[in-house]
Amino acid sequence: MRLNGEIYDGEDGVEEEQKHVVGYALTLKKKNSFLKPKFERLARNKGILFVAIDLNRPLSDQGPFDIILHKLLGKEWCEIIQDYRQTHPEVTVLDPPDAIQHLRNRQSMLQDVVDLNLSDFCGKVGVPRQMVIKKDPLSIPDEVTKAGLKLPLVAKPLVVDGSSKSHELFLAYDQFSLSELEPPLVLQEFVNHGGVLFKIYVVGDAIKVVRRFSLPNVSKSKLAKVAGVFPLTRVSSAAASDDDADLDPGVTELPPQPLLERLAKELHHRLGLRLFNIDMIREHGTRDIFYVIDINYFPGYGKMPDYENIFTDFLLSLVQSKYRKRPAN
Ligand SMILES: Nc1ncnc2c1ncn2[C@@H]1O[C@H](COP(=O)(O)OP(=O)(O)OP(=O)(O)O)[C@@H](O)[C@H]1O
Ligand SMILES: O=P(O)(O)O[C@H]1[C@H](O)[C@H](O)[C@H](OP(=O)(O)O)[C@@H](OP(=O)(O)O)[C@@H]1O
Ligand SMILES: [Mg+2]
Ligand SMILES: [Mg+2]
Repeated sequence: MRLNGEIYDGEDGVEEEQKHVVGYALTLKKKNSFLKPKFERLARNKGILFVAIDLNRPLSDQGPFDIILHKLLGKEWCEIIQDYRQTHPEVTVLDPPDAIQHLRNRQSMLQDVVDLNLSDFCGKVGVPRQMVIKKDPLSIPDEVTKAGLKLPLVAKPLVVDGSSKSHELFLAYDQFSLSELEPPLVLQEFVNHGGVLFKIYVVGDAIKVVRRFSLPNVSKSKLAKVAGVFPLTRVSSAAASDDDADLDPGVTELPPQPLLERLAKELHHRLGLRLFNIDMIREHGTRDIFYVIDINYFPGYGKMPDYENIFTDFLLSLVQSKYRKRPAN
């Protein structure tokens, strides 16, 4: 057992099954949604113990850990975990803080998708046209016209910091009303997609895609009639899938598997992250034109079907590959 940094021999001298220790630093909300009893039990049966990191004590005094899982805000935590990675290269830290930081900004998070070319994989994946408004809300109407963005627009807080405010989005039917909103913002073209969204969960090399309800199409006649900015309900964060709904199969058909696999693999490498999900929509009326609209670090895995097994296998694969790399004494 590696709990106290040493191998423990049972009473009869036979070495006990090795335990792998996963330290976690998560908000209480995240801990509750992720570390559910069924998952902890399954992991324990496979030799994985989850141990809460005490934020009031030096990290180096804790453990030893095989793996660290973390999703916390603040510069101080970033520095702690960055230092720890330098001084404890034997510990797998999921994931590097600078790579996570890349997803905390709605402009930089989509940059790697812009650079991809997946046209050989049964579809096209892009990002909606978007612009950043840094400061002056009064300049928005002019800037939108100059950039040639098409209405309606989704206004999203530029920074995603886990707060509920960073998930407060608005749909704008005209550019003038956008001046009511508080920058810094990303203004993103709304893409009609038939009200269904695909969430692609990535856990290392494993991927799982689910359908979620999303926002309905905005017709040209509605756009001509309506003005103003309207808060968006978080319709697609509900775990319920649309499997039972009577929807157009052209809308609900999952994106082609080769495309999903390639997209996940590319982003995994380009972002340098192993734990994230991708929100993707299909442009309404097309079969194979997709847009990535959001990427989340360490998302709500508790809502991913079979996450207990997928996550346990992933953690085991990490420790096993580490032991394989270690030179024999
Ligand atoms: N460009 C767009 N076109 C059409 N619908 C969009 C667009 N952007 C966002 N949406 C809708 O708004 C929802 C929320 O947007 P987004 O995923 O960017 O916000 P979020 O707060 O980061 O969500 P999450 O809870 O997934 O982190 C999406 O799930 C989708 O239903
Ligand atoms: O539907 P998903 O899994 O994408 O929704 C996530 C959301 O995108 C964020 O990742 C939330 O995490 P925080 O950023 O820590 O708020 C998740 O919250 P959780 O408490 O359920 O893990 C959402 O589920
Ligand atoms: Mg989203
Ligand atoms: Mg998000």
